[in-house]
Amino acid sequence: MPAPHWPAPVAATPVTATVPLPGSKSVTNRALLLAALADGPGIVRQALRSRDADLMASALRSLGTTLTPTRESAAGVDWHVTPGPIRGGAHVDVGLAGTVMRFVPPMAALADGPISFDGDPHARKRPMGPILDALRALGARIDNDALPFTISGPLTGGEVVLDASGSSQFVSGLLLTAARFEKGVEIRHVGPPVPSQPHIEMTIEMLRAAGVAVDDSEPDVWRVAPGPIAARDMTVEPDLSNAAPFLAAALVTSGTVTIPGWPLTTTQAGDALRDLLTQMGAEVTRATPTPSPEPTGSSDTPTPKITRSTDTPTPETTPSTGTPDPKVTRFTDTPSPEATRSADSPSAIATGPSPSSPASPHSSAGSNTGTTAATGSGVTDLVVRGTGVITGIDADLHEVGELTPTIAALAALASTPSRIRGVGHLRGHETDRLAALATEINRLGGDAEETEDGLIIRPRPLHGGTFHSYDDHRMATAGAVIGLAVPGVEVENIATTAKTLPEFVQMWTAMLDAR
Ligand SMILES: O=C(O)C1=C[C@@H](OP(=O)(O)O)[C@@H](O)[C@H](O)C1
Ligand SMILES: C=C(OP(=O)(O)O)C(=O)O
Repeated sequence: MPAPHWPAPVAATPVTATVPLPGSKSVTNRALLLAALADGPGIVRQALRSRDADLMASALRSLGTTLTPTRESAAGVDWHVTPGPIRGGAHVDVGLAGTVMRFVPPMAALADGPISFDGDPHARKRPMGPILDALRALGARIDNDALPFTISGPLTGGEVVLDASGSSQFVSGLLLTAARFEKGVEIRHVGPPVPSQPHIEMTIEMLRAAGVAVDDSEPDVWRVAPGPIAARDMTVEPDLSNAAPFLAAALVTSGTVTIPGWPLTTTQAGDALRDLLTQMGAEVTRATPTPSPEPTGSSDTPTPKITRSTDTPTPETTPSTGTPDPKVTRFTDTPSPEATRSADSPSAIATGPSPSSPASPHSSAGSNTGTTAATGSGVTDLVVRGTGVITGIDADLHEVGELTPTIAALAALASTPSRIRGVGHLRGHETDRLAALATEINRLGGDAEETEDGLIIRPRPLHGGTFHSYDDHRMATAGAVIGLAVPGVEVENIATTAKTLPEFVQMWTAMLDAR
């Protein structure tokens, strides 16, 4: 029997909350894969526990990697990862995870036997052709052009041309394993612009941090030299894209939401929220983190503790409109227990304390001191304050497409029209997000229109009703955002938020209760 729909809570008063967020899905799944391909045992600290991250961990285990959880806390799990020979004969369930379906097949092509892949019903509809063709061109044999498929090596690597306009993950997937290909790789993109460049930058940054030589000096061409991938001890940043609905709540309720542990520099797409929410009427500031109590029961409570924001530190910067943050010297790397390595380049992942000292969770301001102690003030609190008005936006979200559902939800509540452009590729995400957003906003009485590459959303009073999630975590949280202001919104399948944030409902409720 399907679970009953979730009555999205209406915010009776402005929210005032500090919301610590678990680790980034994108960083976690790259870190786990790179650790599995590395030249020795490594550690991935404060990794996300969620459906997508668990699917990645299971996939790597089935290919011969040993993953041992050591510390599980509010901030995530610390995985000790020991690479093994890549084993054939396994089956990989990708669920609906783009990072698993696009990142694991290149590694599987190095196995000593065939590996089969399948996933959720909708996963079979997500685009796979370009990366599977590329793997064929590099030497692999694959029996289909979409899920389900079976892949067999050997794969030697070399030069390949592909059209990655459908997903940046085609490029990231090839790059992540490429150093282990006998000939490395040269990827040349030909076609309309590749979306989500920050995610490709995240891939490159993490590869370089692991000592891999990546040449991205020519636009749309990426070269990776063959060589070892260094084992590391790394700490995952909080998921800034998952900050989106919580920060949106500040705008919708004229409240204040603080996210601790916001990196000063990052390749995460969610960092664009600072500018996007400012454009929509918020005041966005960074603030020096102040110590707050450690979360209670953190040894077995997966929910980071949400606190009221009265202890919010004094903002020390001007609103983030337009002015880029000063670049800061970033993290020096901590060698993994059994690997030596050189100094790090700026990384998407903050380097954690040495393996012998426990990592502090980034689930409280206290955690930031733990991270900054090792890295030199790499994070601040991000404070978003709603000003009582939500302004419509005209934005090209090509680079940060995964923020679209939250921005569309805000646009549906805005006082002026919005246009979202550059996100045609969202039709290949967890669902056709453009169709889904237009349908669900209109079902609540709104005025949303699909365009070829985005949405036009005009102000119109909304009413209650069912908001369908289409098994899409970000659709579900978009329904929650609208529900803050519109009585009677019921989100179908809120449990789908487990894809990247299993504690969403508890966190949302705690945010609204924190006063
Ligand atoms: O590499 C990644 O971790 C991701 C890349 C992006 O995919 P697309 O380029 O397919 O949009 C993004 O939307 C997705 O949520 C995560
Ligand atoms: C597009 C997304 O996920 P995936 O990694 O499955 O592509 C997303 O999280 O918005």
